[in-house]
Amino acid sequence: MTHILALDQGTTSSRALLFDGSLRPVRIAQKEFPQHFPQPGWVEHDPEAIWATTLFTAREALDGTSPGAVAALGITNQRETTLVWDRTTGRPIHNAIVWQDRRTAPFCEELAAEGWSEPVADRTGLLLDPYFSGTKLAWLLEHVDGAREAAEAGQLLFGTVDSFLIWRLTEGRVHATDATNAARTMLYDIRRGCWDEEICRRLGVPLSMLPEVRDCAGDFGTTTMLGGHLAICGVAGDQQAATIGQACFAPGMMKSTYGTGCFALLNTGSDFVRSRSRLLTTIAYKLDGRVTYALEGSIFIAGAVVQWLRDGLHLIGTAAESQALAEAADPEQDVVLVPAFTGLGAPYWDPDARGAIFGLTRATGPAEFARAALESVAYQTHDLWEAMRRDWPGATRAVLRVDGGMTASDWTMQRLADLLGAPVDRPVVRETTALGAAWLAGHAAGVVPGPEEFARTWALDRRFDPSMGDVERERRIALWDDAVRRTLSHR
Ligand SMILES: Nc1ncnc2c1ncn2[C@@H]1O[C@H](COP(=O)(O)OP(=O)(O)O)[C@@H](O)[C@H]1O
Ligand SMILES: O=P(O)(O)OC[C@H](O)CO
Repeated sequence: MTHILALDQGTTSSRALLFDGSLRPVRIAQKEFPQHFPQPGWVEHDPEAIWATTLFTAREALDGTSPGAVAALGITNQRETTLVWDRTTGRPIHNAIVWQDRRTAPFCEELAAEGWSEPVADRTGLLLDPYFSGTKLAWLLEHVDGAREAAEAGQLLFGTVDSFLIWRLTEGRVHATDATNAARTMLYDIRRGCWDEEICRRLGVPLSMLPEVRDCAGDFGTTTMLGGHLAICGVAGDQQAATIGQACFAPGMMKSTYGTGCFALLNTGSDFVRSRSRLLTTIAYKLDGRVTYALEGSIFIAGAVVQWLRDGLHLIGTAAESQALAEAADPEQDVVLVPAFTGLGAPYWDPDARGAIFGLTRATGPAEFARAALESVAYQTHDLWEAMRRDWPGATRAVLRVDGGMTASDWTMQRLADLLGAPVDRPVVRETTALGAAWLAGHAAGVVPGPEEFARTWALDRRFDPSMGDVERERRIALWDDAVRRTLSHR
């Protein structure tokens, strides 16, 4: 009983990782699935593709391991993505509406005009933005034939991806979520720890369709679909799971994950910090009935800018080539890219902004584009870093722990340290999201060390120390600030 299976259901792929008793990854399986864009700004997933790839990768990762050797199952997932299914058949009534989907922007404006911004921020910690589940769920109830009546009759269930997977894995026995996923719905009061009846009423969401909210390490039922009886006992949204996987258990510790987007979370302990800088307040984790809060900065384009260099501009053949190209850039040229391809997230929250590039001359070529693309990720992180330090005096630990695919780029990590003026630490284990889910499941099952001991096992791969002078850093940040100002739609 020494292994732990973690399922990481992400935006573009499902992954499954098998960890040994010392929380070392021993086997990994990954499968991409299609993205659907039915209209500009809309993004959907086929729930059956989410389910099929999850099951496939779980079975692959377990291949050859006897069911008796797996002590626990943890689930971590793309957050906010919204599903509704029939409680009898288990069939979804529509495709999942993905977190990136902007279709409910007009509804959010309507809610803001009615004065909902303040109660939403005060109770849920979130901003009125289409990013979160609540307005997506309201859209489904409004637009799918017969959905409202069926929901009111108690026939339909809502869930984020974790709930849907738990429902399917337990064959309809458990309808539950964890506190971190609930915190992203815009329907959950993260101070009182309950669904907010008033917000649900305004959005037309019957309480009967909402999952039960449980601690991140606890009982989420048992599955027999992977061989034997496997206890599902760890659940967290992917960014919160990465916070745990990075062992950011102490207030003041911060991690930043660089995948398609970038999500930075700062542990603020038992403090619900109301951001004055348009960051989000969220639940980092709930363990043994106790909530730990976080401030979060969400950037929609990080590694995606490298994909754009590769697939949009065809300047590189692989993501890894971006570094050599950036290194060849002319140091005399100040080319700045603001990658507002789908608007700007924190701290600007401007859904109408679109990408822009500044400082082009006749001498500008692919190398300067590549450098500007990689640098844009560091500049955006700098915005979040400054906002966090403004918002919460406890943000004094001047080290950032990083993970995600883009952290493979040493050049980008060095530039990040330079622009933050602070060290950036990259761990040996970069599968921190799955590791966090595995730790939660192992914690509930009592087979892994407690938080302090687990934190001591965090191992540094490389520290990037800042090497840029203050004058040069400030000069560059002023260029970025000016570029953002000129890119925003409401100048
Ligand atoms: N060597 C590299 N340099 C820069 N970016 C990279 C490199 N390797 C991967 N990436 C970027 O990292 C992202 C993939 O990271 P990953 O953590 O797997 O993301 P996700 O979970 O969002 O799919 C891609 O957007 C890719 O462009
Ligand atoms: O699936 P990822 O890694 O792109 O993460 C998505 C986030 O959870 C969205 O909030």
